[in-house]
Order: sequence, then C-alpha cells, then structure tokens
Amino acid sequence: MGEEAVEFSVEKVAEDCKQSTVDVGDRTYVIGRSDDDSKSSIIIKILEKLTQTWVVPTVLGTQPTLTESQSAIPVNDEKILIIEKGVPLNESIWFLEIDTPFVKQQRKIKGTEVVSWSKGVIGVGQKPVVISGPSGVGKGTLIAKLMKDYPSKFGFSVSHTTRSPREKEIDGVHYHFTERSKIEKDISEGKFLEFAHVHGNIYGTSIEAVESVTDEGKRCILDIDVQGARSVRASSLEAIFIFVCPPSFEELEKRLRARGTETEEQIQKRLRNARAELDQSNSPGLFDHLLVNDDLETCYENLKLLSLDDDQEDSDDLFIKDGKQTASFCIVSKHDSEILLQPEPNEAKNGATSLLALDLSSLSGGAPGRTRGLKIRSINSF
Ligand SMILES: Nc1ncnc2c1ncn2[C@@H]1O[C@H](COP(=O)(O)OP(=O)(O)OP(=O)(O)O)[C@@H](O)[C@H]1O
Ligand SMILES: Nc1nc2c(ncn2[C@@H]2O[C@H](COP(=O)(O)O)[C@@H](O)[C@H]2O)c(=O)[nH]1
Repeated sequence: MGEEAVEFSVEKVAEDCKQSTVDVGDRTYVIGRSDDDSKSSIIIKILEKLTQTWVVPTVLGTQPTLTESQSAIPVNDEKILIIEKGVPLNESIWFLEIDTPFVKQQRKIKGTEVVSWSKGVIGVGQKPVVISGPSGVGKGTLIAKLMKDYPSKFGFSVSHTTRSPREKEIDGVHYHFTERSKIEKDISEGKFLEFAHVHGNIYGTSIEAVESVTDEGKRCILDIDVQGARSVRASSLEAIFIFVCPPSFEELEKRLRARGTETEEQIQKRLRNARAELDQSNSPGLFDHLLVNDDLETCYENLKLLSLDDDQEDSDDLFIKDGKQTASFCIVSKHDSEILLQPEPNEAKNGATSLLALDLSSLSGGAPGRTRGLKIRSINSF
C-alpha cells in the first residue's frame, strides 16, 4: 500500500485541475478535474498528512460525468459526498467510497490503495430477486413468464457470459456474449457484482445490469448459479434469494435432454454440477425460499407470491420524478446526518429558491456503485 506515492505539491495539484479537498482523519482527499490530455478525467489524490506523501489510488466504478466543478463534504470515515455543479440534483449526487467494506475488500485483492465511485439515488428501490437452481430445472421458463405477465414490474438482469450463443439467443437480451479477456478486465476494474466459472465458462452479473433495472423503478430478477448467489449474499446488495428444485433428478435429466441445447458431454457436466448445487440448496443462511418446479403453473404461482411480496412504493422518488428538481444545487453545511443544499446562484435567478435537506440516515446498500436510501425534503423559501 502506498507504493504508488508520487512527488508533487498541493500547488502543482491546484494548477492541474479544479479541485475539492476533503479532510478525513489523517488524510486529505483531493478530487479534481484533469485536462492533461485530450480526454479529461476526474483525478483523485490522497495526501498522507503525517508523512506528507501523496498516494494515487486505483479508482473503481463509473465516474460522474465531468462538470466544471463540484462541492464535497465527508459523510463519515467511509464516504465522501460530492455534488456536481451544473447538473440537475437527481443526477448530481455521488459518493466517493474511501473505506467501505467493498473498498477494503478490493484493497486486499489488489494490494494497492483503492477508492470507488458510487452514485447517490433518492429512495430505496425494489429489492432484487436472485433465482438459482440446477441447469434445466426451469428457471428461465419461470422468469420468462414473469417478465411477460408483468413487464412494468420486473426487469431481467442481463448477465455476461463467455459461452457461445444458442440458436435464437440474442446478444444484449439473453446475455451479453463476451470475450474472456474483456470480462476478466471488467471484473478486475470492479464492474461486476459477482462472477463464477460455471460449466466451463465465465458468467457474471455487472453492477450496471442490476442497477439499470432498479433505476427504472422495477424489481430486478437475477438468474445465477449457487456460487453467484453466495457472492451476492456477501455483497452490500439486499435481495430475496430463491432456489428452484426439480421434483426428481430423473426429471431434471429428462428436461435437460429434451431442451436439446447441449452436447452429451455438456449434459453430463451440467448433471454433475446439479448434484453439487442441490447439496448446497440447504446451506444455512443462503436461500430464503425453496420452490419445487413440478407442475409449472403451481411453481409459477408460488414464485409470483414471493416476488410480488414486499412491493414498496418509493415515495421519495416522486419528489424527483415530478420534475421539481431540475435545478442544480451545492453543499452548504452538514448537521449530524443531514446535509443542507442550496440552489446555485444562477438557479435562484431562475426561480429555484428552496433550501433542501439531504437525509443520509438510512443509506442502504444497492450493488456497489449505487448508494440508495437518500431522502430529500424542502425546508424553506427565501
Ligand atoms: N415444470 C416443468 N415441467 C416440465 N418441463 C419444464 C418445466 N419447467 C421447465 N420445463 C422445461 O425444461 C427445460 C429446461 O427449462 P429452462 O431452460 O427454463 O431451465 P433453466 O433452469 O433455465 O436452465 P439453465 O440453467 O441451463 O439455463 C425447457 O425445455 C422447459 O420448457
Ligand atoms: N454466477 C452466475 N451464474 C449465472 C449467470 N448467468 C447465468 N448463470 C447460471 O449459469 C448456468 C448456465 O446457464 P446457461 O444459460 O448456459 O444454461 C445457470 O445455472 C445460470 O443460472 C451469472 O451472471 N452469474
């Protein structure tokens, strides 16, 4: 850690970019804009105050769109809040994760200093549903029915895979069919919620796959194997975990063969893996519900009950969705877990006069890359 320390002074940083500096413990985080080369980017540098050395961290996640400048304030030891200037409020709230469990884990894996971008989202969003079960049990069939019957309620998390497309499978709809080197690079850059080696190929769920569905106000459905379910369970994403069992192993084999999409060798591999997956379906604390897919309609009705349960309205979302907050704001101050925001001066001229209180007391884990649970209230008019 810290081996990437480079020598440059605060004055040099100020020359390079429009920056915010934020003190957290013994460190100063410098967040700014670099115009060094033709493509501008946000640069992050950390000053270790005790040793007066600079560290350039590995930056994970999708960075905010570049704006002229930003205001920033520490939330706690784990996160810095950044509000981008010149952007409507619902697009402008970002967190720089500096010591969250995700960052700690990535720091360990990479052996370097790490920070990670996370987009702030008003409201909590619908809890995703993770569906696992052996190959051929009928997960895809059940999910397709759910999507067809409730297109505005559910959205499918389109996974990435290195396996070749089957006949009738469409890239970007059933899977993102991907080169091994590309998925490995994206995984190392922290863009995946989970990934696993399944039946000889890499399969993975990108953070974007889940969060783009949740951002649309829909409940995201993930069809992933048991290793993937374990990884999601260990992540910050809160979800409902369902395991689908076959009525018997013989029936599973029959369905897999009748589907006619695998070679005999692949069928044998999938059946071997199926035994291991069935063994793990009772792992303590892994799955919330077990469903037996014997009669398809009965199983579908049960899946519907579980997936439609806990349907929650994101009332805070309305605040943003009704178009009130197209103005851009900046940070004024922080009191406990509330941050006071005021419209930027040019916005006040345009009639945006309310101060806003951004309540961070109920932040909840979306996938890494999103910080959900923000609440906003209008607190006065000038
Ligand atoms: N309850 C059921 N009774 C009989 N056949 C079924 C039932 N459910 C699904 N099937 C059939 O079983 C086959 C396998 O189903 P499906 O492709 O949905 O499985 P899967 O779990 O998604 O498999 P994979 O994990 O390999 O993608 C399909 O041909 C499907 O029509
Ligand atoms: N861990 C993950 N497993 C996944 C993902 N997407 C699909 N899967 C699982 O792979 C097998 C095989 O799928 P197939 O389409 O080749 O038949 C199946 O059990 C899926 O649940 C993923 O993103 N991550």
